[in-house]
Amino acid sequence: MAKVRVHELAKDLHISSKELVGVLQDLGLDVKNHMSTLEEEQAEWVKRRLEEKAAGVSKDKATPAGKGKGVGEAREVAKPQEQRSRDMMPARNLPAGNEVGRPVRSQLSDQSKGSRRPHAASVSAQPGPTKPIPAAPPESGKVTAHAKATPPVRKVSPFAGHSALADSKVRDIKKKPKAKGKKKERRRNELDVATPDIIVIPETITVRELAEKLNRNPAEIMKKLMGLGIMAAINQTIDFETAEILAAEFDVAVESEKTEEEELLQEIVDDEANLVPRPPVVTVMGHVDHGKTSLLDAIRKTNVVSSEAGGITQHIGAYQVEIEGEKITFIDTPGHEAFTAMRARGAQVTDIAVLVVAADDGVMPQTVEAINHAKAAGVPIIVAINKVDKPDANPDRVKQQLTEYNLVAEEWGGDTIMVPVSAKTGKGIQQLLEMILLVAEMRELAANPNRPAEGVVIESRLDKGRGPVATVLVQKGTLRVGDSILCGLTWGKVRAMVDDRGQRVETAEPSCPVEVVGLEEVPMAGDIFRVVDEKIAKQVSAMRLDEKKREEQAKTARVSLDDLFKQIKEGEVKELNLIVKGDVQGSIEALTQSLLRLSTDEVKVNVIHSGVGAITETDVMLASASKAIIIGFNVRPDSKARKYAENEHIDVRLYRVIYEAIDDVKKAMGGLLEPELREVFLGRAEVRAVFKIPKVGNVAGCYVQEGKINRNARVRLLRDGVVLFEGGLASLKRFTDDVREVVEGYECGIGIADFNDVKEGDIIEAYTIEQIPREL
Ligand SMILES: Nc1nc2c(ncn2[C@@H]2O[C@H](COP(=O)(O)OP(=O)(O)OP(=O)(O)O)[C@@H](O)[C@H]2O)c(=O)[nH]1
Repeated sequence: MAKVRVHELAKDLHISSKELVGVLQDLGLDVKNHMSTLEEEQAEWVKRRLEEKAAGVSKDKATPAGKGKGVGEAREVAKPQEQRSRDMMPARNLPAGNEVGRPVRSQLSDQSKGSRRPHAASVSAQPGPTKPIPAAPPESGKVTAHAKATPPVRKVSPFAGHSALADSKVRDIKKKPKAKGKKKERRRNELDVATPDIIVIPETITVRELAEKLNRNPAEIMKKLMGLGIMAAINQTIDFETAEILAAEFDVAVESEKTEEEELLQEIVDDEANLVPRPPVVTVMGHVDHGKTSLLDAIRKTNVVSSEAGGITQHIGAYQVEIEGEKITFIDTPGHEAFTAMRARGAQVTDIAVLVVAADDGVMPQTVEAINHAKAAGVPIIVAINKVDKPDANPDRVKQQLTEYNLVAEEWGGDTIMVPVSAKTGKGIQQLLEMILLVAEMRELAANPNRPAEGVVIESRLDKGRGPVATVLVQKGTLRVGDSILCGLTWGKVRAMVDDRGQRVETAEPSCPVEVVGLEEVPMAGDIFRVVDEKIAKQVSAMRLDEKKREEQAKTARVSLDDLFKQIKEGEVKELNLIVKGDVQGSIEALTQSLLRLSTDEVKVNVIHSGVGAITETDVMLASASKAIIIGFNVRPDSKARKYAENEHIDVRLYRVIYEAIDDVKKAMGGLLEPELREVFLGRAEVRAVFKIPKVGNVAGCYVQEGKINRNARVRLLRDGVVLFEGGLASLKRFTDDVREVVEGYECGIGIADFNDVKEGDIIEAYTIEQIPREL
C-alpha cells in the first residue's frame, strides 16, 4: 500500500510538520517526526478528520451572531459526521474525540505542544499562496447552503474548532441582551474590526495584557475564562495554552514569543526534495556476558568500511561497516544504560536496537530491561540469538521466552526479526547486517547532507595533547573542518576530524561518526551540536551557561507523588509512568496489576518497566528519561542510584506492604495523600567480618562506605539489595568505645537490636524519618 510522509501531508494541509506530528500523536498514531510515514488510508482519514473540524468551525463562524439557531444546527450536524469518520479510522487506536473525554484545555495544549508556531488560522491570515482546507462533504443542505451564502470566511486552524468553545459561543449568544445602546454597539463593532489576526505572547501573560493584545475588554476575557472553568483576576497570569484557547474564541491565532536563543538560532526545515537516504544507527543491547562486545568486534572485523587501513579501527565511540555498498553505523558503547543516558539528555541517536540474547542462557533480567528501554524510546528491535555454536544453545527457547515480552519471531507469525548468530565463529553475522539494512530501508531513513550540520555527542574526554575531544554523530547536514559549532553548553571551531579508522577527514555526512577536536570545553554525551556562526555560538553558549546556573538554583521538579494531583489538574500529567522493582516476581506482578487498575479518565497509569532486584542507576535514568516514578517493594536503590535520583529529583518510593504502595498512588492521584513521613538517608556500612560476642550476640565489623552511621539512627540490613530486617541499633563502637557516630571511611562495630543473622557482605543502611509537608 502506498505510504505518505508526515511532511507531505502537512504540506497538503498547510500546517507545519511539527504541528502535524503533535496532532497525529494525539490521535494515537505511531509517528515520530516529519519523516514518519502513514498508510495512504490513514493519511486520508487524518485529512478527513481535520477537514471536518475545520468545516465545523467554519459553520459556526459562518453563522453571524444573533442567529443562534444556525450555530446550534451546525453543531448538531457536525457531531454525527465526526462520529462517523471516527468509526472509519483505519488505525488501531481510536482517539478520544474532542467532544468526549479529556478537558478542552489539555486537548488543545497537547496539540499545541509540538510547536508554538501559528496554527493554520494564522498561516492563512498571512499573505501567500495558501490553499484553503476543503470543506467537509455536504452532509446537511442547510449548513452547506449557509456556508455558500456567506462571504469567504477566514480560515481557522482545524484544531481551533473545538466543540466546547463553540458551546460557550452558543451560551454567549443566548445570553446577549436583545437591545444595546447605539454607542455601545458601535464601540463593539469597532473593536471587532480591530481584532488582530495573530498575536505574539510570552509563556505567561496577565489577563489585562492579553485583553490589550486582543483589543478586548478585560471583563470579557475574564468572562470567557470563567466559561472555561478558570477564575482569574485582571492582574493574574495565565499560561500560553490557556491564552491560545482564549484567543481562538476570537478567531485569533497565537504565536509564542521567541526566546533570545530561538531568535539567534534559526531553525532549518529541510525540504523533502533535499533528503537523501542515510545509513541506520544501531545500538547493541542485552544481558551481561551475552556477547554484546564480542558481536560488535566480530562485525567490525569482518565488515569495516574500506580495507585500506587493514581493518584496524580506532575506538572513537562508533564505527561504520559496509555491506553490499550500504553502510551501517554502530554505536560502540553497548548496553541500554548508555542509550538511555543519552535519551535522558534529550538525544535520540539510535534508529535500530540489536538485542543480543545468548542461546544457552536465554532471557535474563537485563534482556528485559533492554527491551523495555528500547520500547520506551520507540526504537525497533532486531534480536540476535548469540552463541549458537555452543552445544547447549537453544534458540527456540529464546524465541519462546521473548514472546512473553511481545517479541514474536517472524517465523512464528510475529513481526520481530530474530537471527541466530555466533560472535565466535561469525555465523549469521552477514544475515544480521542484511536484516538491519532491511529494517532501515523500511524506516526510510533520510537526511539532507547539504546544510549546516547537526548531531549528537556520543563520547567525550579531555585529551592531554589535543584538549577537549568529542566523538559526534552527524545527523543532518555535513560537518566540515573549520565549522563553528555550538555544542551543549560549550562551543568551538572544528580544528580537525578523525574517522573510525583513525584517518583525518575534512567532512562528515549524516550518520557518520567522527572525533572532533577544537571545542572549548568537554561536552557531555548526549549533547546536541549544530553548526552556527562563530559569534552566535559564543553568545548562545554563554546564555546556556547562565540558564544552567539558574536552573541549578531552582531545580525543576519532576513528576512526584507529592504534587501529582496538582500536576494532573494543571494538565501537565496525563500519563503516570511507573517503574516497579521488587524482591520477588510474584509481588511485582501483583503490585503492577493493581497499579494499572488505578487508571482513570484523567490519568493513565503505565508500568514502563518492572524487575527483580535493587533499584539501579539505570532504573533512575529510565525514570528520568520517561518522567517516571520508581516504586520499590522490599528493595532499595543502590548507592549510585540514590545519588542519581537525588540529583535528578526522581521520586523513589519504597514500600514493604503492597497495599500501602497502591494506596499512596491512588491517594496521590486523587489529591488525598496525607503529609508523609519520609526517610532521610544517613549512611551505609559494609559488613566485613562478624564477631560472636558472648552474652551480646553477633556484632558486625563494618566499614562506613558513605555518609555516617548514627547511634540513634534506624537501620536496615540489606543482602543483595533486598531488605532482610529493619530496626534500631543495639550498639555502635569504635574499637572498644561506645560512640555517637562513625563517619565515612572509618571502621566500626555495629550491633543490631533483635537481629543476629548478620553476614559478611551485608549492607547496613542508616536513616532517620522526617515529616514532609505536602503542597496541593
Ligand atoms: N561460544 C561463544 N562464546 C561467546 C560468543 N559471544 C561471546 N562469547 C563469550 O561470552 C563471553 C561474554 O562476551 P562479551 O562480548 O564480553 O559479552 P558482553 O555482553 O559484552 O558482556 P558485558 O560487556 O560484560 O556486558 C566472552 O567470554 C565471550 O568470549 C559466541 O558466539 N559463542
